[in-house]
Amino acid sequence: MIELQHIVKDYQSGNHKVTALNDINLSVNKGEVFGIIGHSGAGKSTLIRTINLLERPSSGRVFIDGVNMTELASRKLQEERRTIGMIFQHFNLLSSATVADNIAFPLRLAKRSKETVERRVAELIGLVGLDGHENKYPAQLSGGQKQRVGIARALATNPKVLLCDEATSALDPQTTNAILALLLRINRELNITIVLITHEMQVIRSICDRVAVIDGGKIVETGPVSQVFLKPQHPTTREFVEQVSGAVDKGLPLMEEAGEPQTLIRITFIGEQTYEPALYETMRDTNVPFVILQGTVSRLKNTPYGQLVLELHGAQRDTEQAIERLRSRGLDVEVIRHGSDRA
Ligand SMILES: Nc1ncnc2c1ncn2[C@@H]1O[C@H](COP(=O)(O)OP(=O)(O)OP(=O)(O)O)[C@@H](O)[C@H]1O
Repeated sequence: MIELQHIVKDYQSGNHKVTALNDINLSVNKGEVFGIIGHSGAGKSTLIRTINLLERPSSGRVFIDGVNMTELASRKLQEERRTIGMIFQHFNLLSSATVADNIAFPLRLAKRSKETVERRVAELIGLVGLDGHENKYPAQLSGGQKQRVGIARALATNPKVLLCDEATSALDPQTTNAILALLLRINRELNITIVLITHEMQVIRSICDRVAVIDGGKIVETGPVSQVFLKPQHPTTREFVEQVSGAVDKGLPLMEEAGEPQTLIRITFIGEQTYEPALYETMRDTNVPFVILQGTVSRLKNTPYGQLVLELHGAQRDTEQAIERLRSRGLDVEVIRHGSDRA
């Protein structure tokens, strides 16, 4: 539904050129929550702002539902933009307008009747959980409440896409979770496609279906969150994954102290596998003693997963058989180190 083709964005900074986006190709499917993660200066804001053409690319094309946004004349572009809502890190509310008037703003711009505006504002206040706050001013609200106003305003004209520009970066962890839960509900109940940018892997892990990692203006990795999270390929992706899971190989120095060159494996369980006793049964049947060096059991959006780093103490033939059996049960087993490699 959103297709970015060969997007390049150059800025002129004094007398030199900064290439903020360097040949970006991305497609976002209808109904998904798509996350873009990157460090400061990677090009995230520029990228998300090219989707609704708040930032016009130097070259390349942006399609929304098959419409080439980059070719539209300004009046038509304005119309199309109403189908794309946007929320911001610092909320961007009108400080001199009440909650209700902030939410009504895009409806009045679109010249909706007074009755339509009143009905829609009341609906949106209920949807985002701001009942009783209609007549307050932004300065009287908490950060989370301000973002709820931002979300209600962005949804006022029934957009098909919601762009979230670091929407939770100014919020504490508890409020962040509440706002992420609201975004997920909006995605599911209203079937609105969400594109968000963030520098926090926690945000990606909680609500995104797919993720793209941006680094130096280029997409360096993209895929389903489970794949990118559990098998990060690019060093930047690994850094982000470590934000939430810790470095998986940190147990290794402990092994050096033990002095025994044993086989070291990482097992990844995902979905229903997480609840099966595959590890216990395999090690019992192959008679391989093991030590758990590191372990995580958590969730990616709705999918449970587990990752364990094990040291296998059996004879090499037995450990190889155990690894084979685990793989035949559908588990992902990565051999971090073969026992014999260091013997
Ligand atoms: N208006 C501008 N003029 C010149 N350079 C710019 C402009 N806007 C952004 N840049 C540069 O483009 C690059 C990408 O910036 P961008 O704001 O998109 O990154 P970001 O990933 O969103 O960073 P942050 O998380 O810090 O906001 C940076 O090098 C930035 O300095």
